[in-house]
Amino acid sequence: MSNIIDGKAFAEGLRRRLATQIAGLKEKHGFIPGLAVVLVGEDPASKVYVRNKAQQTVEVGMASFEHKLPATTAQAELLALVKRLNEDKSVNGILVQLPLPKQIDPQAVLDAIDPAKDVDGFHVVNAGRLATGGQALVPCTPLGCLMLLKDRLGDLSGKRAVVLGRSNIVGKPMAQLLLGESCTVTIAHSKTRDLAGECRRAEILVAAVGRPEMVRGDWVAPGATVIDVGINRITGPDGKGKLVGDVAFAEAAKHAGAITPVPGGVGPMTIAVLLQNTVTAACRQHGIAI
Ligand SMILES: Nc1nc(=O)c2c([nH]1)NC[C@@H]1CN(c3ccc(C(=O)N[C@@H](CCC(=O)O)C(=O)O)cc3)C=[N+]21
Ligand SMILES: [Mg+2]
Repeated sequence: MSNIIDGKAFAEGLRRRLATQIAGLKEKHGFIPGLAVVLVGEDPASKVYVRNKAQQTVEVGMASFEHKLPATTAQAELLALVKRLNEDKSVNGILVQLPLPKQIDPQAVLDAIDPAKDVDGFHVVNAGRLATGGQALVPCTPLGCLMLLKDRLGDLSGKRAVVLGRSNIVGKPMAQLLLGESCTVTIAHSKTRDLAGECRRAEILVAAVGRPEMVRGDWVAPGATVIDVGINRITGPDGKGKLVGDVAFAEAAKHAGAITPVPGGVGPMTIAVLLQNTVTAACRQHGIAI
């Protein structure tokens, strides 16, 4: 087995399984899950992600509802749209693309989404359920990372895991998931003393700091499993734009037992898990056990 973890291939497999499940829902229960994605403004990167999400949603057989609002949209208008989507029975999942324009308080918007439709898992109710072992919708990126880890390593019980980054979107839920698998979890961040030393102790290292290639080869213990959540657009030595992670891949790959590339690692998993969360949300809303 190569030491490169192919997230793109894993995501494709997951989408195939979802497509089968969705066909079954349609046949047996007479509905297809629906995902609404809301994009406010013109951020070029966000537009690409939203287009990919909509395309993959349709490919697995679900309904996609895209809402594009101008960058000048008032918070009250966005909240009114969220309310309509909360009440719409054909919408099982709602995602409001982040970041939002400055006039809008993101937390106010996330808190307005019905927790049962919060397929990003960003609502405080879902964060609380994840932290207390309840039936949460779990944030897509960390859940995708966990799937890759379990696929590669099997049982994670007792392993020393270091999560680099403490965001509500990745770092904190990732730590909760690893704790749920009985790992010994350290959350390291910009104020951590001897960051390299902490990382070197990790059997599982998840990097989610948003700093291009910050994790160097000698931060990685021999044989460690490295999950790179970073997606940083930088200008390469040739003057062209390229995508790099939070890990210096070529260096780290020499030490790691297994490592995710960027692109083709965690990114594709994020979208596949979003689709899975939408199926999960739809089944719960219809009282169907999955
Ligand atoms: N409410 C909300 N939920 C999100 O989940 C969310 C968001 N807002 N805002 C933006 C970020 C970013 N994000 C990505 C999803 C897929 C790839 C992805 O598929 N990346 C590919 C290629 C990307 C490329 O080539 O540009 C890869 O890594 O291989 C990347 C980034 C979801 N986000
Ligand atoms: Mg972080």
